[in-house]
Amino acid sequence: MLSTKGSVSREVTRLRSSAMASQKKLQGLVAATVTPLTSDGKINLSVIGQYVDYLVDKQGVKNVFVNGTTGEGLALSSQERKQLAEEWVNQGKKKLEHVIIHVGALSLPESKELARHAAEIGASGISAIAPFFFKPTNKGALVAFLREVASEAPHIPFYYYHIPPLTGVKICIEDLLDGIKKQIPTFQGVKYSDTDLLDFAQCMDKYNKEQFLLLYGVDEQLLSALAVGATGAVGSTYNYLGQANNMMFQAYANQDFALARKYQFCIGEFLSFVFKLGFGVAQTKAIMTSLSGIPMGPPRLPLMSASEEFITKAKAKLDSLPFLTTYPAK
Ligand SMILES: CC(=O)N[C@@H]([C@@H](O)[C@H](O)[C@H](O)CO)[C@@H](O)CC(=O)C(=O)O
Repeated sequence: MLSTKGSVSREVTRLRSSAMASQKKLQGLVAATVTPLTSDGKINLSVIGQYVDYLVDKQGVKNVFVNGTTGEGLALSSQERKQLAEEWVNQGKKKLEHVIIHVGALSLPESKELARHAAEIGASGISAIAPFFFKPTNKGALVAFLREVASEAPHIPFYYYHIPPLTGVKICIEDLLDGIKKQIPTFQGVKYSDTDLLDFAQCMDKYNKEQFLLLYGVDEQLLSALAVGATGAVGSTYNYLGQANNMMFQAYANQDFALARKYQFCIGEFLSFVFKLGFGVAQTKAIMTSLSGIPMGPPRLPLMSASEEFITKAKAKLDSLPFLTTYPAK
């Protein structure tokens, strides 16, 4: 009896692991989605279907990262995060390839609950930032936290979300990856939102055998990350500059480095312009509303809406760079 039970559960584990292995490999662009809000500040689930179609049909982006920084995940309640996760998974069925849910939170029980929920609803993967009020001060503490979170979703990939400019947690990823699979069996990679390309390159080189996925998260430097071997990227600008970034990926793959640089420089010109005006989640939402026609609404306090002046100037700048928004016919 016991051995039958044991072999059934081994079989279930084997099937689940092979389901994980057979999932299409995550590569290319992943849009860090914004969270649509109504004008009175409630989450607006009614436009997620339209949002999925816009990403797939107009931007050529088939992967999303939900409830992250751009999605104001840490400003949402757990209930809102779960509703958004469910809507993205449901609307993304048969259209999106990967729906990764960010489940990081300041409290471990909350993060575990969100991880469990994401697994139950059929998310393709989960990711978590380091808690940033009481911070882990060393690798052991960080891994212990992440292990507890990841173990709530034992059959889907886990990505550590490294974003030291916002969390203040600066544990070196080259060190973090050493032996991580033994501690977190579902560990798949890192969403790397930092400019430290030395650390990033060391990870690519040193852990080549493990085939970790290092998804780069600083859009204005993506080409540099491709040069050291990145095969995927998560970012806010892929919501509306997906096509241009896909072209850059393609040019790089074709070894047309002059064209790849042209895309990166042009993207850089736009971003450098908006950075000077003041750029963040609120401005990303405003740009998305203006370009996609989908009402993304205001950000949640304490973030403040982008000014009309910002929207006008950003739009005019994009219009002056048609290379970014017009594409050769397929
Ligand atoms: C700090 C920040 O928001 N970084 C963005 C970038 O995409 C960023 O908006 C872009 O590189 C422009 O600076 C992403 O790394 C964040 C992200 O992927 C997320 O929303 O989870």
